[in-house]
Order: sequence, then structure tokens, then C-alpha cells
Amino acid sequence: MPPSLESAAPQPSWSLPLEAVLASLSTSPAGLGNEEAEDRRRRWGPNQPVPPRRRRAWVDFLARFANPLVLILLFASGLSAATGNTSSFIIVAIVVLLSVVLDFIQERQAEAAVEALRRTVAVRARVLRDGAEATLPLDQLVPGDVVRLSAGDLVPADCRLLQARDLFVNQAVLTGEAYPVEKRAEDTPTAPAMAGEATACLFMGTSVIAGSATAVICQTGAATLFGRISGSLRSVPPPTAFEIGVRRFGFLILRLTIFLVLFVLTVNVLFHRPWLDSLMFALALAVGLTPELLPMIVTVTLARGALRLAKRRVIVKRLASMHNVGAMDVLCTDKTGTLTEASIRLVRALDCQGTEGRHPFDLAYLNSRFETGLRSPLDEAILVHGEAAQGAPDLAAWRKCDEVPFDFERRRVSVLVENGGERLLVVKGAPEDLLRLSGRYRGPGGDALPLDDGTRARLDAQFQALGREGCRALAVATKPLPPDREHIDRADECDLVFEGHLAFLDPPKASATAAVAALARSGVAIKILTGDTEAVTRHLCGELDLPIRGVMTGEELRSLSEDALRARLPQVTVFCRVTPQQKERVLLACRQTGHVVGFMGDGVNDASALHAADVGISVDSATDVAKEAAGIILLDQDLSVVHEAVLEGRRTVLNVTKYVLMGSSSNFGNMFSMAGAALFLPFLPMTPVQVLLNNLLYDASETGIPFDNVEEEALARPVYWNLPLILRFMLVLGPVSSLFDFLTFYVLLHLLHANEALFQTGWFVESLATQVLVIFIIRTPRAPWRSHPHPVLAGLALATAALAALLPLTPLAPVFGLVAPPPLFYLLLGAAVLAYLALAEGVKRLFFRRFST
Ligand SMILES: Nc1ncnc2c1ncn2[C@@H]1O[C@H](COP(=O)(O)OP(=O)(O)OP(=O)(O)O)[C@@H](O)[C@H]1O
Ligand SMILES: [Mg+2]
Repeated sequence: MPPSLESAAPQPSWSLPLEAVLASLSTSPAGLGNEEAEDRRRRWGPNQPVPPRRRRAWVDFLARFANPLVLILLFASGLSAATGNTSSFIIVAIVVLLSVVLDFIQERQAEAAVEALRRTVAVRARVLRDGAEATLPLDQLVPGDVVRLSAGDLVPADCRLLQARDLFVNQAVLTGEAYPVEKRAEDTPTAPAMAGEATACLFMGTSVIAGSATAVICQTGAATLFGRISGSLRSVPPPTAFEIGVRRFGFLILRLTIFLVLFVLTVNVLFHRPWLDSLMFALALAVGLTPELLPMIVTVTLARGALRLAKRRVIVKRLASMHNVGAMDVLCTDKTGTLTEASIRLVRALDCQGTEGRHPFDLAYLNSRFETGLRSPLDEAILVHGEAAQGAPDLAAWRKCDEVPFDFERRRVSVLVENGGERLLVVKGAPEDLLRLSGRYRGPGGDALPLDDGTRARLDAQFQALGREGCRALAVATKPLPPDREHIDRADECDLVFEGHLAFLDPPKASATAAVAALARSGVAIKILTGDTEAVTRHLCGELDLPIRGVMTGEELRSLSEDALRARLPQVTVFCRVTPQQKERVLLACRQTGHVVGFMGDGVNDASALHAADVGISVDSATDVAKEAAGIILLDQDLSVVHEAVLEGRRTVLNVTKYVLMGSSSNFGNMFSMAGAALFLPFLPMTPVQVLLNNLLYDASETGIPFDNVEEEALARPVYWNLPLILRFMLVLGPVSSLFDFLTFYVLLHLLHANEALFQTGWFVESLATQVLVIFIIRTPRAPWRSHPHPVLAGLALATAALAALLPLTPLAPVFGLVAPPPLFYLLLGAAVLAYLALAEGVKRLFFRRFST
């Protein structure tokens, strides 16, 4: 059930005289000046139904210190400073500050970059400012602004109409009513009881189906009806599967961390070790083990993918779409404009005898010329054909009286026209429906003859034959109406006189065949969801080499239960003659069967399906509603970039997975080692400062991951966030790394007879070097020497390992409590690192052979 408008209390602006509305807004039909608008924007805030909870930079920065672990740690080191250990406090503060800054800057930059991209494809409105028409993003509008609207536009805010011509809007978002509603400008409207009946008002989130209007904005942003409804219903978009997966992983690590910290603390207290040191050590451990960088790495990796795609002229509006597009295994698409050129050409106009004739064309031209709905490419083709090939019929004598605009449920458009006192209804639309609504047809002599079964069958055959040739067809029908008829509605579309067919050709896109094949090779199945007929779609599939497994029509779909639909889905690749609601239904059903589903479309009729999809793809030239609903916008109508987007999405998720595999296995290993060390060592295995420094350097080395290359073979299949696989990997590799830690302990204590400082130094170096270098193993399913890491990643990892090894030899060493180890240590360290990497490589191979796909 869509949220309902009907319960909203009536607003004064629905029924006040127009004068009073303008006065209360201190504006006029000429609109506002720029300065005044700027002032109001500051006062009222941006025109967004749900204002983003964006914090000021410094608030955001400070909020990162509000992490309880960090606070307790700072407090504890403050305590130790009070007892005389000031250097430890300073170092703790610096390390904490550095890691927060690192996190903050990276995440901010990534978000700013994505926001900039998003703005390039923002929906815009035509608004009067300083007396001239300007085109501004919707969020810039303020109460008192005067906007101009025409078919296809989103209503930008809650408005009162100043002028309207044949204005029809779709209010389905608010009322659930699929048919267009007519709106009129009125000076003093009668007070409506419900918003749906406020005929002189337009509401944010609804869209213009036909006609044109000028309107003054009364409410913006959260004050609009839509804002009030969405404020309660949709303030936070539901998290995607990926976000849930990442969060779940974070919680898992957190639980393990708490367990370990409590364990270490208990052991230390039981063994009567200094309690302040023990507390700080435990806290430092907790800071080190929590994957605090995870959200940042996810954002930065996704944003980097988005920026790379922007170079291919693909704009990612929602970062979560990056993951979904990589995981997508079914892509549903409409036909016109995505698979075809959308440069539709009228090739023939046939009368009821099947001969080419001028009469049906002239009627269609009349209909297209006077209709004020969103210009469809079919109308474009009719008008172009009129002007070029055939010479436009002279419409000087004709006057338009009224219109019933096109909608995707009826699939037809009617205009009422007048010529010398005679009134004629001209209907243009889907041939099978028009034939059903006709009682007569235009005979050879020009008279309207009764439609007998034989003629019906003949006309239907004519339509079918056009479809088999790959021609899209429209029919035209008429009905004389009495001279006093001013208005028409849907009920008038009956007892028509069938006039003939128009045939159109829409060539397939040159790039489509290759793009469809590429997607199929990459494990993305394609389904077509079109309002067009089966014959035309089959013809197109033939031209595109797109195999058809099964076809289902909207008619058939209507009679299927949800269960039956889900059962049939795998066999059906083409859905034809489907309505917008049915497109959405197919999409949801497909998602329920466990697929990650994309939808690509550009029309008003595609918006609900775009919303329902895991990833909605649209084009920059699409209608506002479609653009608004999509998560990814293609700046060029080129299908091949969709394949690029799929690969980029996979690359992104694989890189996030690398970070998580690294972090989880080394953290898990560290937990074992720490627990062991706590039990058997007479002192702390590392000082709290060393633990923090270790963590900071490790984090820094990982910031190269978003840049990393990904192997081609890893991109060949849809990539999911695979938590079970990650956990299994952690359970296998973690203990392996612990094994080496214990080996290091043994060597340090028994071969090198290390004292406390040397032990801590030794473990600091070994632990950092192994954790950092194992990225070369984990980052690829191949052998590490057969795969090229990105130079930034390789550089950072090697530099960090080198820094770890050399730091104890520098003058800085005493600051961190490090001492210079003997040369023998380095020899053993080198051997241990190599052995560890070799073992990790072996484990990885076994693991991937066993568990991957
Ligand atoms: N301008 C128009 N005038 C009359 N009828 C129209 C017009 N545009 C579309 N129709 C009818 O509505 C049907 C559905 O429209 P359309 O084919 O554009 O839907 P769609 O789902 O967007 O299809 P596609 O996948 O080709 O984009 C058409 O097949 C035609 O019968
Ligand atoms: Mg379409």
C-alpha cells in the first residue's frame, strides 16, 4: 500500500483565493529575485523531502572521538600521565589523532567526489528568477518561487496553480491511483476535503503526464505532504544486503574483541600485574582489533569505483548500487532506447483495406500535433514524417477542444477536435485494444461500415503481419461527437470507427548485440520487459542474437498467482504487453527467487520497476521520474558501458573483500597470540603504545587497497559479499599466523634470550611485517608472482614492512620503547616471514580449490 495523502489535514493554500496565497508568500506571478530566493533558502533550508543528515565537518571530525574505546583509552593514558608517564600520554594522543585524521580525510574526500557526481545528473526545474527563466536543481527552490511545468516533469514542491492547460498529473506516489488526474488553475477553489481532490494544487513527488502549467511554490522540503509522509516512512533507505553483510562482520569482530579483552584483563589481574598498564594494554588491543577502518575502506573503495566509471560517462548516484551492479545476475530491460536506437521512423500508413493511404496518417498527425502529453518517439516519428516526406496536413481549420492523455494502462491517447462546427474524437493507440473498442470501420468508399467478424480477423491479421516484419504498429480510430461537446473522458473511447494502422521501424542499436553477448558471458542473464507486442520483440531478439526461452504476455501474467509466477520465471525471458505495475511485479518476484536484479529503462512507465530493482539503471535523457528512481545514470545511451559498470562493481567488492580477509585473518591470529602471551609471559607482550603504533601503521598500509587491480578471471562471475567464505578463511589463516607468532616468541625467549624490551620489539616487528606482507598472497587467487598489484598498494605495503624493521634502529626507537635487535634476529625474521608467506600461499590454494564456486 502506498502511503496515503488522504489523511493529511487540508492546507489553507488549497482553497484560499489566489491573491491571498501570493500575498502570504510575498511573491507575484513574476516570481522572486535571486537575492530574495537566496535569503529564503537560508531560512527554509534546501528543498529536499528528507533533508540529508549532513553534519558540519568539525562536528563529524569530533564525533569520531566519541568512540567509547578511544575515550577510555585517552582517559587511561591521562591517568598514567598523572602518575608521571607523560610521554605515553602524548604518544597515545598523537596516534589516536593521526588515525582519526586519516579516516576522516579519506572518507570526506570520497563522499565529496560522489556528491559532485550526483549533482551532475540532478533533476532540474524551470523557475522564474529576476524575471527570467532559469534552470535549477530541485533542492534550490524556495516558497514563493514560480515554476513552469510540462509533461514528464516531476512536481518539485507543493504548489498552487497560476495557469494550466490540459494539465494531467499522476498522483500514484501519494494516492495509489494509477490514472492521471486533471488539475485546473482557479482563483477561488472550493475547499477540498482531501489532498487528492485539491484540483488547484500540485504536490511534490507527483509527475506531470500531459499539458503545461505555471505554479507558485507554497511549501518546500520536509514541509510538503510528500516530505511529511516520507519523513516517517523513508527517512533512511533500508540497508542493502551488502551493508548488512559488512555490518554483521563488524559486529562479529567486535564480539571476539570484547571476549579477548576481558580475558587478557582477567589474566593480568589474576597474575597481579600493574593494573593501569594492564587496562591500557587491553584497551589498546581493543582499538587495534576493532575494524574501525572498515566503513572508511568500504566508502573509499566504492567511491573510487564510482569515479572510474564517471570516466566512462556512467554516474553512480547511490554508492550501494556499486555492489549491487557487480552482484547482479539478471538484468531486466525495456526495449526502446536501450536495445533499439529509439530513432523511430514511420514507414507506412495502411487503411482498413490494407492499401497505403493518406487518411489514417492525417488523423494520426492530428492526434500527435494536438496532444500535450510527454512526446513519445512514436509521436516524434509521426510529426517528422508529416513535415518531411508527406507534407504536413493543413491544420489551420482545426481547433483542439479537449484531450484524454496517454497512459500506460490504456495504451492510447484521445483528442477532441473541431472543424467548422463538427466535432471529432481521434484516438491513437495499441491496435488490438482499438479494434476491440471499434464497432465500425472505414470502408473502401469512405463510409463507416459495421465491423463483422471477418473484417475484424482481417484487420487483426494485418496487425500481426506488421509485427512479424519487425514493425511496431499503432492504430487510429475516430468517433463523431455532437457539436456541443466540450469535454471528453475515458468513457468516450468506445463505439469507434477503425481507420487503419501506422507501421514504424526502430532499428536495433549497433552496440547492443555485442553488449548483450558480453553481459551473458559475464553471467548476467537478460530479460526484456516491454509494453510492446510479442511479434515485434521476437523480431528484435532475432536481430540481436538474443535467445528466447519463453514469452509471457501481460494478459497471462494477470491470471498468475505469485507462486506460479515465481515458478515460471526461470523459463521466461520476454515479457510483452506488460503495464508499469506488471514490470514492478516481475522484478520483485525475480528478487524473491534469490536473484540480484537490475532494471534498465527510461520512461515514466519504468519508474516503479527502477525503484523495485536492486540496481536501477537509467539514462541522462530519461524522464525525471525515471532518473530520480535510478541508482546509476548513463550519460550516453550505450549498452556496452553497462558491462563496464558490472565489472567495476565486481572489482570494488573484491577489493573490499581483500581488506576484510586481511583484517579478519590477522586479527583472529593476533587474538590467539595475545591470549597465549597473556598466559605465559611475565610481562606485557607489547606496550600499549606499541600496539597502537602497530595498528596505525597496519591501517596506513591498507589504504592502497581501493586502488588495487583485480584479476580478469575473478570478474567473470557475479561477485557477492560472501560472509561465510570470509569467516572460513579467517578460521583457517588466523591460526596459521598465530603459529608464527608463537614461533617468534620461542625464538626470542630461548634463542635470543630476550628481555622485556627486546621481546616487545621483536614481536612488534614480526607481527607488523607478516600482517602487512600477506596482502601479496591474499589479493589474488593466482600465484603472487603471476599477478601485478597496483604500485600504490605494493609501495605502501613494502614501505610499512621496511619501516617496521628499521624503526628500532632509528633515534625514534626509545620514544616507542623499542630497542635495536641483534643481526641474528633479522636473519631469523627474514626466514620466518618467507616461511609464513609460503604457508599462507599453500593455505590459500587449498582453500580456494575447496571453497570457491
Ligand atoms: N504516443 C503514443 N500514442 C498512442 N499509443 C502509444 C503511444 N506510445 C505508446 N503507445 C502504445 O503503448 C504501448 C506501450 O508503449 P511502449 O511500447 O512505449 O512501452 P514500453 O514498455 O516503454 O516499451 P519499450 O520496451 O519498447 O520501451 C505501445 O506499444 C503502443 O501500443
Ligand atoms: Mg520504454
